[in-house]
Amino acid sequence: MICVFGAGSIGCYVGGRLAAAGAEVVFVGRQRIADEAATHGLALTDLHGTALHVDAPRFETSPVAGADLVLVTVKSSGTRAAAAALAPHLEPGTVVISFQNGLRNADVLREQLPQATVLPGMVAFNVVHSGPGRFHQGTAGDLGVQTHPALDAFGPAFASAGLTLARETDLRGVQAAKLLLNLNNAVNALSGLPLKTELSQRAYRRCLALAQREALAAYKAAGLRPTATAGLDPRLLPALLGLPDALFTRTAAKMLAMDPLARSSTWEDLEAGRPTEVDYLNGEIVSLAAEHGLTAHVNEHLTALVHAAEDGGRRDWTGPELLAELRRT
Ligand SMILES: NC(=O)C1=CN([C@@H]2O[C@H](COP(=O)(O)OP(=O)(O)OC[C@H]3O[C@@H](n4cnc5c(N)ncnc54)[C@H](OP(=O)(O)O)[C@@H]3O)[C@@H](O)[C@H]2O)C=CC1
Ligand SMILES: CC(C)(CO)C(=O)C(=O)O
Repeated sequence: MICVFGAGSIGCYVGGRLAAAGAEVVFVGRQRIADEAATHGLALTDLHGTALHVDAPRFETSPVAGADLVLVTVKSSGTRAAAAALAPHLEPGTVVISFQNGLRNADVLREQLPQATVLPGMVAFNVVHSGPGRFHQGTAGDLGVQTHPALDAFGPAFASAGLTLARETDLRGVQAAKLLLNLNNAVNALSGLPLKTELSQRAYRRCLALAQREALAAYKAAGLRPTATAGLDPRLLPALLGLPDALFTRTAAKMLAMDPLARSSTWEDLEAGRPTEVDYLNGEIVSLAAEHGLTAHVNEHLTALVHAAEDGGRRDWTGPELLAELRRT
């Protein structure tokens, strides 16, 4: 049995696809999502035109025993509580994959779940909770996981669900590369725009490039090497983002190959009035930089602006306004 712990956008979508392909899946989540699933089932769509429905997903509000594989899909602030809730229910050797953004979630899980085989994972695509029981994948991409022999048993379930589970030898490097992209979550949420519209504007991309430069300096100091994505050395990203719009659109077509309505998970949090994950994204760069005697003022400022937005502050920054604000830091 596969347990999805934290049935929200990623959990319902990934778990839903596995269930639609015949896997036994138990979703653990909040009552409000359980109610949606009970009334509407799960409707899963993607940018390629896939449309699937899970009529009667098994939903629980606390974990049950008997899972062979657990997918942890809570936001980073919920990882400790997730581990505490799971601990009494996991048999020795249960495989736990953290499908979360940020750099440290698997470490937190491992510390609290010594009986389990905890593996860091990465979700490259975006999913939005687009209506009651509806989850839409708006950007392309795969799932990644730190390779381990225990994964052999689960490969077929992911393959049948049409989900590529890429087994990586250096998932930490993959996570570091993903975090460079997630630094855009704050910019996207502060812009109030769909990802494609936001990333099509040079001023917003320059904001992201400033944040990435600080991250790359912190990674270098920490000896963390972000993995190349789509053949691109991540160290070249800031320069690429700074290109004029017409040139960027041609050179980085892959970055813009997404559903025009796709949004970041940070935008989704603000929209739903929830606290965001910014402390684990831009805030992670601030901490990592500080650990190595560096500063990361742009990421610090983005973190503060997102916190202000959580409290009702601005979410309609134009690109030039945000860039000027960040350059003042
Ligand atoms: N959404 C996306 O497009 C992407 C997200 N990610 C990452 O994936 C992870 C999950 O994100 P996402 O799916 O967007 O998050 P969501 O907030 O949509 O889903 C998490 C769900 O888990 C619930 N939850 C939290 N703690 C518990 C608990 N103890 N028991 C039961 N339910 C709980 C949350 O409820 P509540 O809100 O009430 O706490 C929420 O409904 C994050 O790390 C994110 O950064 C990665 C790639 C893309
Ligand atoms: C897929 C991506 C990068 C989209 O912004 C994401 O990880 C998120 O929204 O958290």
